[in-house]
Amino acid sequence: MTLSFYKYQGTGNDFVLIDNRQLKFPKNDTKLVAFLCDRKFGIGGDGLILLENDELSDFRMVYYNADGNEGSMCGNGGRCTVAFANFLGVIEKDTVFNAVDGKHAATIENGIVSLQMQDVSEIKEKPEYVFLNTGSPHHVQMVKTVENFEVYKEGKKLRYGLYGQIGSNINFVEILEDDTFAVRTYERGVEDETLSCGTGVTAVAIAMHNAGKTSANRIKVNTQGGELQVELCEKDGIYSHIHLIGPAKQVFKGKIVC
Ligand SMILES: N[C@@H](CCC[C@H](N)C(=O)O)C(=O)O
Repeated sequence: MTLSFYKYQGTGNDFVLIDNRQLKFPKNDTKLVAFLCDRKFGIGGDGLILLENDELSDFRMVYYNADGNEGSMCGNGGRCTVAFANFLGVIEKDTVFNAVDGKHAATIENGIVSLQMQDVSEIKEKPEYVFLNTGSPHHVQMVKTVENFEVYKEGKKLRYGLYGQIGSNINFVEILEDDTFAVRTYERGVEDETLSCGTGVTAVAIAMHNAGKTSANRIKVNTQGGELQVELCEKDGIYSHIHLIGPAKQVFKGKIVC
């Protein structure tokens, strides 16, 4: 079989994107997805995304982690899928699309995608960390400096030790300024550090706001792959109107024999 694909990245979180509007892709073939995401034997990517038709919105995004299993919501993947839908002519500037955690509104302008995330009301504050779900589960832990922190070693330990087989994504955060944070993330399903994680960045912004580390409503988060911004509103402990904002780019396209 020969498959046509596109490669996208959003602040260095990279994805194989496939136009599956004809429903030709074998969606239960975990090994095939893992092969396509493999950086040595396949195309390479932190995940794979199918763009499909949807009866209730402009399109549907189906997201797989690099291990080949369908994942929970992917923020950077969502932003890349909006750019892909725009490239394919499925949408213009504004859209509403469906994903695993429900509908998302988004806009794209000059390569910058603003993606609305689901409201967040459950935030577990522990002495050492914060746990919350922004479409995907996230552990947020403060560290003095992220630069020399052993993200892979410590992230892997927590991902399995604290959260078991189901796991969680693990974020290590440093405060840079009143409204600016730096984060490095160990991603479940990739089982490694990625250069950026959109739902992780969203979780960091909410966790920092909820813990009183910032009172800003537009928060900058520096990832290893570039800056993302999160807009949010808080009322009675409920976070709404959450937007994840940043670039999403097509890198190359091709065909692969598999
Ligand atoms: N890179 C993603 C997060 C993807 C979800 C995650 N790996 C999981 O299934 O837990 C993002 O940008 O949000």
